[in-house]
Amino acid sequence: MPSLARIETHTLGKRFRREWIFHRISHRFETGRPCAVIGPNGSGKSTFLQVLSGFMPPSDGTVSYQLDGKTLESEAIFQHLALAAPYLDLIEEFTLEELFHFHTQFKPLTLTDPQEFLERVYLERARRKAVYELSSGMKQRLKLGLALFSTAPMVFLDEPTANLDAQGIAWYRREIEAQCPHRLVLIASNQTYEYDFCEQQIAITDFVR
Ligand SMILES: Nc1ncnc2c1ncn2[C@@H]1O[C@H](COP(=O)(O)OP(=O)(O)OP(=O)(O)O)[C@@H](O)[C@H]1O
Repeated sequence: MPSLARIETHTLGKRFRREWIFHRISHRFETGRPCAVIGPNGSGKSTFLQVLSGFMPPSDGTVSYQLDGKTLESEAIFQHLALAAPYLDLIEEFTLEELFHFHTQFKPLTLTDPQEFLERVYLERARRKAVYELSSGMKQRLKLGLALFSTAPMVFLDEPTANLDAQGIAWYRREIEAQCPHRLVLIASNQTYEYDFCEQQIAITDFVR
C-alpha cells in the first residue's frame, strides 16, 4: 500500500524584503491528486516549492504535513520528499555509479540495482562517466530519475523538462504519469506539456498582494 501524504497550507505567504511574492495561499495537496504550480517567469513558483520543501521559511501562515494520518515535523519532511530542480546540483566529480551509491544512502530508490536505474534513465552507456561529462539533457534525466524513482512519498519537480529533447519529454510524461496515483506530486512549470495531466492547478499570480 502506498503511503498517503498530505500537505496543507494555511494563509501561506512569502516576501523578500518588502515585496510579497505570494500571499494567503490556503490549499490541500494529497497523494493521487497531482498539482501544477503555474505562472510566468519570476512569479514565484520556485519560491513556493522551496517554502513547501522546508528550504525557506514562510513569511506568513503555516504549512503542515501528514503521512498516513500522522503529523510530520517540518524538520523531518526532507526524508519523505524528493525534489528535482534547476537550482539543486549533482556532485559533478562522481561517476554515475558512485553517485547512485552515494545518493541512495540518503534517499533510497525503488530501483535498487544501479544498472537497472541507469537503463531506466537511458544512461547505461555513461555509467563510468563523471557527472561533469554529461550533457545538460543527460544531467536532467539523472536528476529526474533520482526524484521519480525515489521511495519518498512526496515528489516535487521544478521545470522538469528543462534541456530535454522530444524523446526525453515523452519519457518524462510516461514516468510521471505512472507515479501520480500513488505519490503526492507537485510540478512548478510554465509549459503545458509538463503538467496537463494534473487535476489541480495553482496560478501563483492569483495570490499577489
Ligand atoms: N533569495 C531571494 N532573495 C530575493 N528575491 C528572490 C529570492 N529568490 C527569488 N526571489 C525573487 O522572487 C521572485 C520569484 O522568483 P521565483 O524564482 O520563485 O520565480 P519562478 O516563477 O520560479 O520563475 P521562473 O519561471 O523564471 O523559474 C522573483 O522576483 C525573484 O527575483
